[in-house]
Amino acid sequence: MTSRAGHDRSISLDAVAKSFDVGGESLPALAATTLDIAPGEFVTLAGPSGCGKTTLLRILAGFTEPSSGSVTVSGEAVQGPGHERGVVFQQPTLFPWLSVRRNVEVGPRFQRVPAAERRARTDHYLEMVGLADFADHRPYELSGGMQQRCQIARVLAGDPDIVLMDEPFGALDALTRERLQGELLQIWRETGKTVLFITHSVDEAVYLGSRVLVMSPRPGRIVFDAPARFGRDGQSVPVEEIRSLPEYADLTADVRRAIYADVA
Ligand SMILES: Nc1ncnc2c1ncn2[C@@H]1O[C@H](COP(=O)(O)OP(=O)(O)OP(=O)(O)O)[C@@H](O)[C@H]1O
Repeated sequence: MTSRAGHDRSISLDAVAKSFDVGGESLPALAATTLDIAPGEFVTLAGPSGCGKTTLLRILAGFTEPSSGSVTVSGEAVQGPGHERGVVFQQPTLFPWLSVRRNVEVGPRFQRVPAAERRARTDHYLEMVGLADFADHRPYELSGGMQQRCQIARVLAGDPDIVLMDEPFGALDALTRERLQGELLQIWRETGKTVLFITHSVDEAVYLGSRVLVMSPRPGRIVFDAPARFGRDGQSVPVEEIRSLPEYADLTADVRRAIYADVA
């Protein structure tokens, strides 16, 4: 499946800062942050709890307005949410009155994708997340992990140019998580989507990202930014051997140091 051709998939933050008013006090959640993400990058973002990762993602998604600075996505200033940006939240967000299939079909229906293609696309993603047998169930009949997989299928079926994912695999069992990591990487390779992926797992950040960012708290800021291109760029490293590469271990150690520097 290909993403809509000709769309600019870049993300640009220029001195973007965010403070929240809490009890009459202005608390800085995100310090002035400047960041450029090129079209087709798979950026993973790690950092301790409360360092501002979700705030950054919500600003890009158009759900939170920055206190200052400017945000450009797909070449346009962000004014609010947009269909070219698909957002996977930490908690599953599904329409409770729709079946699993109808939930996944929401994007293609909105885009007026012809029925046959819509069905094929929906079947593909239901299969991918292991919910083909639950297509006619309602969300309340699913476990939390299954609801999360349904949310992931729904966002990917909308074929957004930019995918913003907030700890999407955090609630999944290890096997499902590994399988979906592989599927996501494959979709990314095939479509050239731009991905921003928040995770608490250092291994997941290094394994998935073509670029790894680490944030530190009080106030939230990016303290580490490095490329991670194992088995990519024409290197013929089998997937199962990527984690054994010395460079993989080195980057993992660097990311861990960046995260724990502040905690220590
Ligand atoms: N709506 C809000 N009102 C007040 N404070 C907020 C709000 N949203 C976030 N914050 C504060 O901003 C800071 C950053 O929160 P954020 O959710 O972005 O962190 P995070 O890195 O995503 O954390 P986690 O990994 O636990 O999800 C925290 O101190 C949080 O309490």
